[in-house]
Amino acid sequence: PFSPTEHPAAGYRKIFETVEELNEPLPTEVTGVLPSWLSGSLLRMGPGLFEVGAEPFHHLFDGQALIHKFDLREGHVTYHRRYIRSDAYVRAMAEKRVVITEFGTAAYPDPCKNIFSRFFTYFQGIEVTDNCLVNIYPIGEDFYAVTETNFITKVDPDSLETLKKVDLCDYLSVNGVTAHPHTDADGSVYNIGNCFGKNMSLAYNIIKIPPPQKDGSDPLKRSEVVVQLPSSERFKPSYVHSFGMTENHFVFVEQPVKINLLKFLSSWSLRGTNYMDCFESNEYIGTWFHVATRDPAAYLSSHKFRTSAFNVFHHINAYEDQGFIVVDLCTWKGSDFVYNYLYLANMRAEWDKVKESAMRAPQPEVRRYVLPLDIYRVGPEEQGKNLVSLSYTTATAVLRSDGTVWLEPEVLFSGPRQAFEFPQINYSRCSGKNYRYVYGLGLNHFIPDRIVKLNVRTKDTRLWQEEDSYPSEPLFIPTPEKHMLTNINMVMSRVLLSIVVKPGAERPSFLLVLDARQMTELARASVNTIIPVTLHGTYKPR
Ligand SMILES: CCC[C@@H](CCO)COc1cccc([C@H](O)CCN)c1
Ligand SMILES: [Fe+2]
Repeated sequence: PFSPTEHPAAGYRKIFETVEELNEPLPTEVTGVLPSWLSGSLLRMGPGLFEVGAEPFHHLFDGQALIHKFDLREGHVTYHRRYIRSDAYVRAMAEKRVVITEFGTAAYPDPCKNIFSRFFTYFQGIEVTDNCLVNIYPIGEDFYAVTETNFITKVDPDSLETLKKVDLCDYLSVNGVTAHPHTDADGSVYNIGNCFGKNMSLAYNIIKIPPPQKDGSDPLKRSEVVVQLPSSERFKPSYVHSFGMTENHFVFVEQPVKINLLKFLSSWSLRGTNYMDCFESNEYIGTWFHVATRDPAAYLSSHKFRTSAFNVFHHINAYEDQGFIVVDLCTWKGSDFVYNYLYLANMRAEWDKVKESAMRAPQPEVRRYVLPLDIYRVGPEEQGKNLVSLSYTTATAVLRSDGTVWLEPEVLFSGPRQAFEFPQINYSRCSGKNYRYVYGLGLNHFIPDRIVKLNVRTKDTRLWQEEDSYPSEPLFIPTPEKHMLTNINMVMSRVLLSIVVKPGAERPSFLLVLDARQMTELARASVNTIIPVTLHGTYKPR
Protein backbone atom coordinates (compact mmCIF):
# COMPACT_ATOMS: atom_id res chain seq x y z
CA PRO A 1 0.00 0.00 0.00
CA PHE A 2 1.59 3.23 -1.14
CA SER A 3 0.47 6.69 -0.18
CA PRO A 4 -0.92 8.33 -3.33
CA THR A 5 1.15 11.29 -4.47
CA GLU A 6 -0.33 14.76 -4.74
CA HIS A 7 0.05 16.96 -7.83
CA PRO A 8 -0.87 20.47 -6.62
CA ALA A 9 1.33 22.07 -9.32
CA ALA A 10 -0.78 20.32 -11.98
CA GLY A 11 2.29 19.68 -14.14
CA TYR A 12 0.27 16.95 -15.89
CA ARG A 13 -1.47 19.68 -17.93
CA LYS A 14 1.61 19.91 -20.14
CA ILE A 15 1.06 16.45 -21.67
CA PHE A 16 -2.26 17.60 -23.14
CA GLU A 17 -0.83 20.61 -25.03
CA THR A 18 -0.21 20.96 -28.76
CA VAL A 19 3.38 20.55 -29.97
CA GLU A 20 5.05 21.00 -33.36
CA GLU A 21 6.37 18.07 -35.34
CA LEU A 22 10.12 17.83 -36.07
CA ASN A 23 11.76 18.15 -39.46
CA GLU A 24 14.55 15.79 -38.50
CA PRO A 25 15.42 13.69 -35.41
CA LEU A 26 16.71 15.43 -32.27
CA PRO A 27 19.81 14.17 -30.46
CA THR A 28 19.27 13.19 -26.82
CA GLU A 29 21.46 13.45 -23.74
CA VAL A 30 22.02 9.97 -22.31
CA THR A 31 22.76 9.44 -18.61
CA GLY A 32 23.38 5.97 -17.16
CA VAL A 33 24.32 2.94 -19.24
CA LEU A 34 22.16 1.64 -22.10
CA PRO A 35 22.35 -2.16 -22.54
CA SER A 36 24.57 -2.80 -25.57
CA TRP A 37 22.01 -5.25 -27.01
CA LEU A 38 19.23 -2.63 -26.97
CA SER A 39 19.16 -1.61 -30.60
CA GLY A 40 15.97 -0.64 -32.41
CA SER A 41 13.10 1.86 -32.47
CA LEU A 42 10.42 2.58 -29.90
CA LEU A 43 7.34 3.71 -31.86
CA ARG A 44 4.38 5.25 -30.04
CA MET A 45 1.12 6.99 -31.01
CA GLY A 46 -0.80 9.76 -29.29
CA PRO A 47 -2.65 13.03 -29.82
CA GLY A 48 -0.40 16.01 -30.68
CA LEU A 49 -2.69 18.74 -32.04
CA PHE A 50 -5.39 19.60 -29.51
CA GLU A 51 -7.17 22.34 -31.49
CA VAL A 52 -7.54 23.50 -35.09
CA GLY A 53 -7.37 27.28 -35.15
CA ALA A 54 -9.91 28.46 -32.61
CA GLU A 55 -11.76 25.15 -32.55
CA PRO A 56 -10.69 22.95 -29.60
CA PHE A 57 -10.93 19.17 -29.44
CA HIS A 58 -12.79 18.12 -26.30
CA HIS A 59 -11.80 14.51 -25.61
CA LEU A 60 -8.53 12.68 -24.89
CA PHE A 61 -9.06 10.59 -28.06
CA ASP A 62 -9.67 13.53 -30.45
CA GLY A 63 -6.24 15.13 -30.89
CA GLN A 64 -4.62 14.63 -34.28
CA ALA A 65 -2.32 11.59 -34.46
CA LEU A 66 1.38 12.22 -33.77
CA ILE A 67 3.85 9.37 -34.23
CA HIS A 68 6.93 9.34 -31.94
CA LYS A 69 10.18 7.40 -32.46
CA PHE A 70 13.12 6.89 -30.14
CA ASP A 71 15.99 5.29 -32.09
CA LEU A 72 18.50 3.36 -29.97
CA ARG A 73 21.82 2.27 -31.45
CA GLU A 74 25.19 1.57 -29.80
CA GLY A 75 24.33 3.65 -26.77
CA HIS A 76 23.13 6.66 -28.81
CA VAL A 77 19.50 7.73 -28.83
CA THR A 78 17.63 10.13 -31.11
CA TYR A 79 14.01 11.34 -30.92
CA HIS A 80 11.72 12.12 -33.86
CA ARG A 81 8.05 12.89 -34.30
CA ARG A 82 5.76 13.65 -37.24
CA TYR A 83 2.03 14.26 -37.68
CA ILE A 84 0.29 11.46 -39.55
CA ARG A 85 -1.13 12.85 -42.81
CA SER A 86 -4.56 11.30 -42.24
CA ASP A 87 -7.50 12.74 -44.18
CA ALA A 88 -8.67 14.23 -40.86
CA TYR A 89 -5.35 16.07 -40.42
CA VAL A 90 -4.79 17.10 -44.05
CA ARG A 91 -8.33 18.49 -44.46
CA ALA A 92 -8.16 20.30 -41.09
CA MET A 93 -4.88 21.95 -42.14
CA ALA A 94 -6.31 22.87 -45.55
CA GLU A 95 -9.57 24.32 -44.22
CA LYS A 96 -8.17 25.63 -40.89
CA ARG A 97 -11.11 24.06 -39.01
CA VAL A 98 -12.25 20.65 -37.66
CA VAL A 99 -13.49 18.90 -40.81
CA ILE A 100 -13.83 15.27 -39.63
CA THR A 101 -15.84 14.47 -36.50
CA GLU A 102 -13.61 12.91 -33.86
CA PHE A 103 -14.47 10.70 -30.86
CA GLY A 104 -15.74 13.51 -28.64
CA THR A 105 -15.74 16.51 -31.00
CA ALA A 106 -18.29 17.07 -33.76
CA ALA A 107 -17.20 18.84 -36.93
CA TYR A 108 -19.50 21.67 -37.96
CA PRO A 109 -20.75 22.01 -41.54
CA ASP A 110 -18.59 23.96 -43.96
CA PRO A 111 -19.48 27.62 -43.34
CA CYS A 112 -18.70 28.38 -46.99
CA LYS A 113 -21.49 26.11 -48.21
CA ASN A 114 -24.96 27.52 -48.74
CA ILE A 115 -27.80 26.62 -46.43
CA PHE A 116 -29.19 23.98 -48.77
CA SER A 117 -26.02 21.95 -49.26
CA ARG A 118 -25.34 22.30 -45.54
CA PHE A 119 -28.82 20.97 -44.81
CA PHE A 120 -28.34 17.97 -47.10
CA THR A 121 -24.90 17.26 -45.63
CA TYR A 122 -26.68 16.40 -42.40
CA PHE A 123 -28.53 13.58 -44.09
CA GLN A 124 -25.47 11.80 -45.39
CA GLY A 125 -23.70 9.41 -43.02
CA ILE A 126 -20.81 11.01 -41.26
CA GLU A 127 -17.32 10.63 -42.63
CA VAL A 128 -15.75 8.08 -40.27
CA THR A 129 -12.47 9.32 -38.84
CA ASP A 130 -9.04 7.93 -39.82
CA ASN A 131 -7.28 9.80 -36.99
CA CYS A 132 -4.96 6.93 -35.98
CA LEU A 133 -3.81 8.27 -32.59
CA VAL A 134 -4.12 5.05 -30.53
CA ASN A 135 -1.53 2.44 -31.50
CA ILE A 136 1.01 1.30 -34.09
CA TYR A 137 1.71 -2.36 -34.82
CA PRO A 138 3.14 -4.59 -37.57
CA ILE A 139 1.07 -6.62 -40.03
CA GLY A 140 3.66 -8.77 -41.79
CA GLU A 141 6.42 -6.41 -42.95
CA ASP A 142 4.21 -3.33 -42.83
CA PHE A 143 3.49 -0.99 -39.91
CA TYR A 144 0.01 0.47 -39.33
CA ALA A 145 -1.03 3.39 -37.14
CA VAL A 146 -4.56 2.77 -35.91
CA THR A 147 -7.61 3.99 -34.05
CA GLU A 148 -10.69 1.70 -33.72
CA THR A 149 -12.62 2.50 -36.88
CA ASN A 150 -12.40 0.73 -40.25
CA PHE A 151 -9.53 2.99 -41.38
CA ILE A 152 -5.92 2.02 -40.62
CA THR A 153 -2.90 3.94 -41.92
CA LYS A 154 0.29 2.37 -43.26
CA VAL A 155 3.36 4.33 -42.13
CA ASP A 156 7.11 4.14 -42.75
CA PRO A 157 8.60 3.15 -39.34
CA ASP A 158 11.93 4.86 -40.14
CA SER A 159 11.01 8.14 -41.84
CA LEU A 160 7.59 8.31 -40.04
CA GLU A 161 6.09 9.20 -43.42
CA THR A 162 2.37 8.44 -43.99
CA LEU A 163 2.15 5.87 -46.78
CA LYS A 164 -1.45 4.74 -47.33
CA LYS A 165 -4.94 4.91 -45.85
CA VAL A 166 -6.48 1.43 -45.82
CA ASP A 167 -10.22 0.74 -45.48
CA LEU A 168 -10.70 -2.63 -43.77
CA CYS A 169 -14.23 -2.74 -45.22
CA ASP A 170 -12.53 -3.52 -48.56
CA TYR A 171 -11.37 -6.83 -47.06
CA LEU A 172 -13.64 -7.71 -44.12
CA SER A 173 -17.17 -7.26 -42.88
CA VAL A 174 -16.43 -5.16 -39.81
CA ASN A 175 -17.31 -1.57 -38.83
CA GLY A 176 -14.04 -1.25 -36.99
CA VAL A 177 -11.44 -3.31 -35.14
CA THR A 178 -9.73 -2.73 -31.82
CA ALA A 179 -6.28 -1.17 -31.48
CA HIS A 180 -5.19 -4.29 -29.54
CA PRO A 181 -4.64 -7.21 -31.93
CA HIS A 182 -3.08 -10.52 -30.91
CA THR A 183 -0.19 -11.91 -32.91
CA ASP A 184 0.50 -15.63 -33.05
CA ALA A 185 3.97 -17.21 -33.06
CA ASP A 186 3.51 -17.81 -36.81
CA GLY A 187 2.88 -14.10 -37.41
CA SER A 188 -0.89 -14.34 -37.87
CA VAL A 189 -2.67 -11.23 -36.57
CA TYR A 190 -6.05 -11.66 -34.85
CA ASN A 191 -8.48 -8.90 -33.91
CA ILE A 192 -12.13 -8.34 -32.98
CA GLY A 193 -14.57 -5.68 -34.10
CA ASN A 194 -18.21 -4.66 -34.16
CA CYS A 195 -20.19 -5.79 -37.13
CA PHE A 196 -23.44 -3.90 -37.57
CA GLY A 197 -23.75 -5.75 -40.84
CA LYS A 198 -26.73 -6.23 -43.09
CA ASN A 199 -30.23 -6.49 -41.61
CA MET A 200 -28.67 -5.53 -38.30
CA SER A 201 -27.30 -9.05 -37.89
CA LEU A 202 -25.51 -7.73 -34.88
CA ALA A 203 -22.35 -9.34 -33.78
CA TYR A 204 -18.70 -9.15 -32.96
CA ASN A 205 -16.42 -10.59 -35.63
CA ILE A 206 -13.05 -12.12 -34.79
CA ILE A 207 -10.76 -11.72 -37.79
CA LYS A 208 -7.49 -13.34 -38.80
CA ILE A 209 -4.83 -11.78 -41.04
CA PRO A 210 -2.52 -14.65 -42.10
CA PRO A 211 1.28 -14.44 -41.93
CA PRO A 212 3.10 -12.85 -44.87
CA GLN A 213 3.82 -15.15 -47.78
CA LYS A 214 7.01 -15.44 -49.78
CA ASP A 215 5.28 -13.87 -52.79
CA GLY A 216 5.19 -10.64 -50.76
CA SER A 217 1.46 -10.25 -51.38
CA ASP A 218 -0.48 -8.04 -48.96
CA PRO A 219 -1.61 -10.25 -46.04
CA LEU A 220 -4.79 -8.13 -45.78
CA LYS A 221 -5.92 -9.59 -49.10
CA ARG A 222 -6.13 -13.02 -47.40
CA SER A 223 -7.76 -11.83 -44.17
CA GLU A 224 -11.03 -13.46 -43.07
CA VAL A 225 -13.68 -13.50 -40.34
CA VAL A 226 -12.95 -16.68 -38.39
CA VAL A 227 -15.83 -16.61 -35.90
CA GLN A 228 -18.85 -14.47 -35.07
CA LEU A 229 -20.04 -13.88 -31.49
CA PRO A 230 -23.64 -12.80 -30.78
CA SER A 231 -24.51 -9.49 -29.19
CA SER A 232 -26.30 -9.76 -25.82
CA GLU A 233 -28.61 -6.95 -26.92
CA ARG A 234 -30.01 -6.89 -30.44
CA PHE A 235 -29.60 -3.24 -31.48
CA LYS A 236 -27.00 -2.34 -28.91
CA PRO A 237 -23.58 -3.98 -29.27
CA SER A 238 -20.99 -3.37 -26.56
CA TYR A 239 -17.96 -1.21 -26.98
CA VAL A 240 -14.97 -3.56 -27.37
CA HIS A 241 -11.40 -2.38 -26.70
CA SER A 242 -9.44 -5.67 -26.53
CA PHE A 243 -9.89 -9.45 -26.16
CA GLY A 244 -8.14 -12.56 -24.82
CA MET A 245 -6.48 -15.36 -26.77
CA THR A 246 -5.11 -18.58 -25.28
CA GLU A 247 -3.54 -21.55 -27.11
CA ASN A 248 -6.93 -22.96 -28.00
CA HIS A 249 -9.53 -20.28 -27.26
CA PHE A 250 -10.67 -16.70 -27.87
CA VAL A 251 -12.18 -14.84 -24.89
CA PHE A 252 -14.47 -11.82 -25.39
CA VAL A 253 -15.71 -9.88 -22.35
CA GLU A 254 -18.94 -8.09 -23.30
CA GLN A 255 -19.15 -5.02 -21.07
CA PRO A 256 -22.42 -3.13 -20.29
CA VAL A 257 -21.27 -0.01 -22.19
CA LYS A 258 -23.38 -0.13 -25.35
CA ILE A 259 -23.37 1.60 -28.72
CA ASN A 260 -26.84 2.90 -29.48
CA LEU A 261 -27.00 1.95 -33.15
CA LEU A 262 -30.14 3.98 -33.81
CA LYS A 263 -28.05 7.01 -32.96
CA PHE A 264 -24.78 5.77 -34.48
CA LEU A 265 -26.19 4.65 -37.84
CA SER A 266 -28.78 7.36 -38.28
CA SER A 267 -27.84 10.58 -39.97
CA TRP A 268 -26.04 12.44 -37.27
CA SER A 269 -28.68 14.85 -36.06
CA LEU A 270 -28.84 18.52 -36.83
CA ARG A 271 -26.79 19.46 -33.78
CA GLY A 272 -23.24 18.05 -34.04
CA THR A 273 -23.25 14.45 -32.89
CA ASN A 274 -20.03 12.64 -32.09
CA TYR A 275 -19.11 9.05 -31.16
CA MET A 276 -19.32 9.68 -27.40
CA ASP A 277 -22.97 10.74 -27.85
CA CYS A 278 -23.79 7.22 -29.13
CA PHE A 279 -22.80 5.33 -25.98
CA GLU A 280 -25.17 4.35 -23.18
CA SER A 281 -24.83 2.16 -20.10
CA ASN A 282 -27.07 -0.85 -19.53
CA GLU A 283 -27.57 -0.97 -15.75
CA TYR A 284 -29.20 -4.38 -15.66
CA ILE A 285 -27.36 -6.76 -17.96
CA GLY A 286 -24.04 -7.00 -16.05
CA THR A 287 -20.95 -8.34 -17.84
CA TRP A 288 -20.94 -11.45 -20.06
CA PHE A 289 -17.92 -13.59 -20.98
CA HIS A 290 -17.98 -15.33 -24.35
CA VAL A 291 -15.63 -18.18 -25.34
CA ALA A 292 -14.86 -19.62 -28.78
CA THR A 293 -12.46 -22.35 -29.83
CA ARG A 294 -9.68 -21.28 -32.20
CA ASP A 295 -9.23 -24.31 -34.41
CA PRO A 296 -11.79 -25.08 -35.58
CA ALA A 297 -13.08 -21.58 -34.85
CA ALA A 298 -16.42 -22.15 -33.14
CA TYR A 299 -18.50 -20.17 -30.62
CA LEU A 300 -19.27 -22.11 -27.41
CA SER A 301 -22.91 -20.95 -27.13
CA SER A 302 -23.60 -23.21 -24.16
CA HIS A 303 -20.94 -21.53 -22.05
CA LYS A 304 -22.95 -18.64 -20.63
CA PHE A 305 -20.67 -16.83 -18.18
CA ARG A 306 -22.16 -13.89 -16.26
CA THR A 307 -20.86 -11.48 -13.60
CA SER A 308 -21.52 -8.03 -12.20
CA ALA A 309 -21.08 -4.87 -14.25
CA PHE A 310 -17.65 -3.47 -14.99
CA ASN A 311 -15.86 -1.55 -17.76
CA VAL A 312 -12.91 -3.37 -19.33
CA PHE A 313 -10.49 -1.88 -21.85
CA HIS A 314 -7.30 -3.86 -21.40
CA HIS A 315 -6.97 -7.61 -21.16
CA ILE A 316 -3.68 -8.42 -19.34
CA ASN A 317 -3.34 -12.08 -20.35
CA ALA A 318 -5.36 -15.31 -20.57
CA TYR A 319 -4.24 -18.93 -20.39
CA GLU A 320 -5.60 -22.47 -19.99
CA ASP A 321 -4.90 -24.64 -16.94
CA GLN A 322 -6.45 -28.05 -16.10
CA GLY A 323 -9.66 -27.41 -18.07
CA PHE A 324 -10.09 -23.80 -16.96
CA ILE A 325 -9.41 -20.53 -18.76
CA VAL A 326 -7.76 -17.94 -16.49
CA VAL A 327 -8.58 -14.37 -17.62
CA ASP A 328 -6.73 -11.41 -16.08
CA LEU A 329 -8.23 -7.96 -16.71
CA CYS A 330 -7.88 -4.29 -15.80
CA THR A 331 -11.47 -3.51 -14.76
CA TRP A 332 -13.39 -0.44 -13.62
CA LYS A 333 -16.33 -1.29 -11.34
CA GLY A 334 -19.79 -0.26 -12.53
CA SER A 335 -21.53 0.34 -15.85
CA ASP A 336 -20.88 4.11 -16.04
CA PHE A 337 -18.60 4.65 -19.07
CA VAL A 338 -15.06 5.49 -17.87
CA TYR A 339 -14.46 7.52 -21.04
CA ASN A 340 -16.92 10.07 -19.60
CA TYR A 341 -14.09 11.07 -17.23
CA LEU A 342 -11.46 11.47 -19.97
CA TYR A 343 -12.51 14.82 -21.45
CA LEU A 344 -9.52 17.13 -21.79
CA ALA A 345 -11.22 19.68 -19.53
CA ASN A 346 -11.10 17.07 -16.75
CA MET A 347 -7.52 16.00 -17.49
CA ARG A 348 -6.29 19.62 -17.49
CA ALA A 349 -8.21 20.74 -14.40
CA GLU A 350 -6.42 21.85 -11.27
CA TRP A 351 -5.55 19.01 -8.90
CA ASP A 352 -8.48 19.34 -6.46
CA LYS A 353 -10.95 19.28 -9.34
CA VAL A 354 -9.20 16.26 -10.86
CA LYS A 355 -9.53 14.42 -7.53
CA GLU A 356 -13.16 15.45 -7.10
CA SER A 357 -14.10 14.24 -10.57
CA ALA A 358 -12.35 10.89 -10.02
CA MET A 359 -14.33 10.39 -6.78
CA ARG A 360 -17.50 9.88 -8.81
CA ALA A 361 -15.92 7.61 -11.42
CA PRO A 362 -15.96 3.80 -11.52
CA GLN A 363 -13.22 2.37 -9.29
CA PRO A 364 -10.29 0.52 -10.91
CA GLU A 365 -9.39 -3.06 -9.95
CA VAL A 366 -7.10 -5.73 -11.47
CA ARG A 367 -9.09 -8.96 -11.45
CA ARG A 368 -8.64 -12.66 -12.25
CA TYR A 369 -11.66 -14.58 -13.59
CA VAL A 370 -11.62 -18.37 -14.06
CA LEU A 371 -13.92 -19.97 -16.65
CA PRO A 372 -14.63 -23.73 -16.37
CA LEU A 373 -14.57 -25.30 -19.83
CA ASP A 374 -16.11 -28.72 -19.28
CA ILE A 375 -19.44 -27.68 -17.80
CA TYR A 376 -21.20 -30.50 -19.69
CA ARG A 377 -20.26 -33.01 -17.00
CA VAL A 378 -21.80 -30.81 -14.34
CA GLY A 379 -25.07 -32.43 -13.21
CA PRO A 380 -27.95 -30.63 -11.51
CA GLU A 381 -26.66 -31.81 -8.14
CA GLU A 382 -23.60 -29.60 -8.67
CA GLN A 383 -25.71 -26.47 -9.12
CA GLY A 384 -24.68 -23.84 -6.61
CA LYS A 385 -21.27 -25.45 -6.17
CA ASN A 386 -18.01 -23.72 -7.05
CA LEU A 387 -16.66 -25.42 -10.17
CA VAL A 388 -13.17 -23.88 -9.93
CA SER A 389 -10.71 -26.43 -8.57
CA LEU A 390 -7.46 -24.57 -9.30
CA SER A 391 -5.47 -24.54 -6.06
CA TYR A 392 -3.87 -21.13 -6.53
CA THR A 393 -6.89 -18.86 -7.03
CA THR A 394 -9.94 -17.79 -5.01
CA ALA A 395 -11.92 -16.94 -8.17
CA THR A 396 -15.20 -18.91 -8.33
CA ALA A 397 -17.65 -20.10 -10.99
CA VAL A 398 -21.09 -21.40 -9.95
CA LEU A 399 -23.61 -23.13 -12.24
CA ARG A 400 -27.10 -21.65 -11.73
CA SER A 401 -30.49 -23.19 -12.37
CA ASP A 402 -30.96 -21.18 -15.57
CA GLY A 403 -27.84 -22.82 -17.02
CA THR A 404 -25.67 -19.73 -16.72
CA VAL A 405 -22.40 -19.76 -14.76
CA TRP A 406 -21.92 -16.91 -12.26
CA LEU A 407 -18.32 -15.72 -11.90
CA GLU A 408 -16.65 -14.02 -8.95
CA PRO A 409 -13.07 -12.77 -9.38
CA GLU A 410 -9.91 -12.90 -7.39
CA VAL A 411 -8.67 -9.32 -6.91
CA LEU A 412 -5.00 -9.04 -7.94
CA PHE A 413 -4.62 -5.31 -7.22
CA SER A 414 -6.96 -2.64 -5.89
CA GLY A 415 -6.34 0.91 -4.72
CA PRO A 416 -8.78 3.82 -4.25
CA ARG A 417 -8.64 5.77 -7.51
CA GLN A 418 -5.23 4.20 -8.12
CA ALA A 419 -5.53 2.27 -11.38
CA PHE A 420 -3.05 -0.32 -12.65
CA GLU A 421 -3.67 0.27 -16.36
CA PHE A 422 -2.01 0.08 -19.82
CA PRO A 423 -0.82 -3.44 -18.91
CA GLN A 424 2.14 -4.99 -20.73
CA ILE A 425 3.67 -8.46 -20.43
CA ASN A 426 6.66 -10.24 -22.02
CA TYR A 427 4.31 -10.89 -24.91
CA SER A 428 6.40 -13.14 -27.19
CA ARG A 429 7.20 -15.44 -24.25
CA CYS A 430 4.09 -15.30 -22.03
CA SER A 431 1.02 -14.41 -24.09
CA GLY A 432 -1.59 -17.16 -23.78
CA LYS A 433 0.51 -18.98 -21.20
CA ASN A 434 0.67 -19.22 -17.40
CA TYR A 435 2.81 -16.24 -16.37
CA ARG A 436 4.10 -14.34 -13.37
CA TYR A 437 4.62 -10.62 -14.10
CA VAL A 438 2.66 -7.76 -15.66
CA TYR A 439 3.93 -4.19 -15.99
CA GLY A 440 1.55 -1.22 -15.95
CA LEU A 441 1.07 2.50 -15.78
CA GLY A 442 -0.26 3.79 -12.46
CA LEU A 443 -3.13 6.24 -12.93
CA ASN A 444 -3.63 8.45 -9.86
CA HIS A 445 -7.16 9.86 -10.25
CA PHE A 446 -6.63 9.21 -14.02
CA ILE A 447 -3.26 11.06 -14.03
CA PRO A 448 -0.31 8.79 -15.04
CA ASP A 449 2.29 9.18 -12.27
CA ARG A 450 4.12 5.86 -11.73
CA ILE A 451 5.21 2.61 -13.36
CA VAL A 452 4.22 -0.59 -11.55
CA LYS A 453 5.34 -4.22 -11.75
CA LEU A 454 2.76 -6.69 -10.45
CA ASN A 455 3.48 -10.34 -9.57
CA VAL A 456 0.10 -11.92 -10.38
CA ARG A 457 0.89 -14.94 -8.19
CA THR A 458 1.99 -13.19 -5.00
CA LYS A 459 0.31 -9.79 -5.65
CA ASP A 460 3.61 -8.10 -4.77
CA THR A 461 4.16 -4.78 -6.53
CA ARG A 462 7.30 -2.80 -7.28
CA LEU A 463 7.24 0.87 -8.29
CA TRP A 464 9.16 3.41 -10.30
CA GLN A 465 8.10 6.98 -9.50
CA GLU A 466 9.66 10.44 -9.56
CA GLU A 467 8.07 13.66 -8.36
CA ASP A 468 6.31 15.87 -10.92
CA SER A 469 6.97 13.19 -13.56
CA TYR A 470 4.32 11.72 -15.86
CA PRO A 471 5.30 8.40 -17.52
CA SER A 472 3.69 6.52 -20.41
CA GLU A 473 2.66 2.89 -20.75
CA PRO A 474 5.82 0.80 -20.14
CA LEU A 475 6.82 -1.53 -22.99
CA PHE A 476 8.66 -4.76 -22.09
CA ILE A 477 11.68 -5.48 -24.30
CA PRO A 478 13.10 -9.03 -24.07
CA THR A 479 16.78 -9.70 -24.65
CA PRO A 480 17.15 -10.88 -28.27
CA GLU A 481 17.82 -14.64 -28.62
CA LYS A 482 20.96 -14.18 -30.75
CA HIS A 483 22.43 -11.87 -28.15
CA MET A 484 21.95 -14.43 -25.38
CA LEU A 485 23.87 -17.03 -27.38
CA THR A 486 26.87 -14.76 -27.71
CA ASN A 487 26.80 -13.53 -24.11
CA ILE A 488 25.90 -16.66 -22.14
CA ASN A 489 27.61 -15.30 -19.04
CA MET A 490 25.59 -12.09 -19.24
CA VAL A 491 22.61 -12.03 -16.89
CA MET A 492 19.43 -12.04 -18.99
CA SER A 493 18.71 -8.35 -18.64
CA ARG A 494 15.27 -7.35 -19.81
CA VAL A 495 14.12 -3.76 -19.89
CA LEU A 496 11.03 -1.57 -19.80
CA LEU A 497 10.82 1.53 -21.97
CA SER A 498 8.59 4.46 -20.97
CA ILE A 499 8.39 8.06 -22.15
CA VAL A 500 8.42 10.34 -19.10
CA VAL A 501 7.48 14.03 -19.05
CA LYS A 502 8.89 16.18 -16.23
CA PRO A 503 7.68 19.69 -17.11
CA GLY A 504 9.81 21.48 -14.50
CA ALA A 505 13.09 19.97 -15.70
CA GLU A 506 15.49 21.74 -18.06
CA ARG A 507 15.10 18.87 -20.54
CA PRO A 508 11.40 18.18 -19.89
CA SER A 509 11.02 14.74 -21.50
CA PHE A 510 13.05 11.56 -21.42
CA LEU A 511 13.04 7.96 -22.54
CA LEU A 512 13.36 5.93 -19.32
CA VAL A 513 15.12 2.55 -19.52
CA LEU A 514 14.29 0.41 -16.48
CA ASP A 515 15.68 -2.96 -15.46
CA ALA A 516 12.51 -5.06 -15.56
CA ARG A 517 13.59 -7.24 -12.64
CA GLN A 518 14.32 -4.60 -10.02
CA MET A 519 12.42 -1.67 -11.58
CA THR A 520 15.62 0.33 -11.22
CA GLU A 521 16.79 2.91 -13.75
CA LEU A 522 19.51 1.78 -16.16
CA ALA A 523 19.53 4.95 -18.26
CA ARG A 524 17.52 7.91 -19.50
CA ALA A 525 17.77 9.81 -22.78
CA SER A 526 16.43 13.34 -22.37
CA VAL A 527 15.25 15.88 -24.94
CA ASN A 528 14.54 19.59 -24.79
CA THR A 529 10.88 19.37 -25.79
CA ILE A 530 7.62 18.29 -24.16
CA ILE A 531 6.30 14.96 -25.49
CA PRO A 532 2.47 14.91 -25.29
CA VAL A 533 0.65 11.91 -23.86
CA THR A 534 1.08 8.65 -25.84
CA LEU A 535 -1.44 5.82 -25.65
CA HIS A 536 0.12 2.65 -27.06
CA GLY A 537 3.08 1.59 -29.20
CA THR A 538 5.51 -1.10 -30.23
CA TYR A 539 9.25 -1.79 -30.22
CA LYS A 540 10.87 -2.57 -33.57
CA PRO A 541 14.20 -4.36 -32.99
CA ARG A 542 16.95 -3.52 -35.49
C1 LIG B 1 -19.39 4.49 -31.26
C2 LIG B 1 -18.05 3.83 -31.15
C3 LIG B 1 -17.57 3.30 -32.47
C4 LIG B 1 -16.27 2.50 -32.32
C5 LIG B 1 -15.86 2.01 -33.70
C6 LIG B 1 -16.88 1.02 -34.27
O1 LIG B 1 -16.67 -0.22 -33.74
C7 LIG B 1 -15.12 3.36 -31.74
O2 LIG B 1 -14.89 4.44 -32.66
C8 LIG B 1 -13.87 5.35 -32.36
C9 LIG B 1 -13.88 6.57 -33.05
C10 LIG B 1 -12.86 7.50 -32.79
C11 LIG B 1 -11.86 7.22 -31.86
C12 LIG B 1 -11.85 6.00 -31.16
C13 LIG B 1 -10.75 5.71 -30.15
O3 LIG B 1 -9.94 4.68 -30.65
C14 LIG B 1 -11.29 5.33 -28.77
C15 LIG B 1 -10.19 5.16 -27.73
N1 LIG B 1 -9.19 4.23 -28.03
C16 LIG B 1 -12.87 5.06 -31.41
FE1 LIG C 1 -5.92 0.58 -25.25
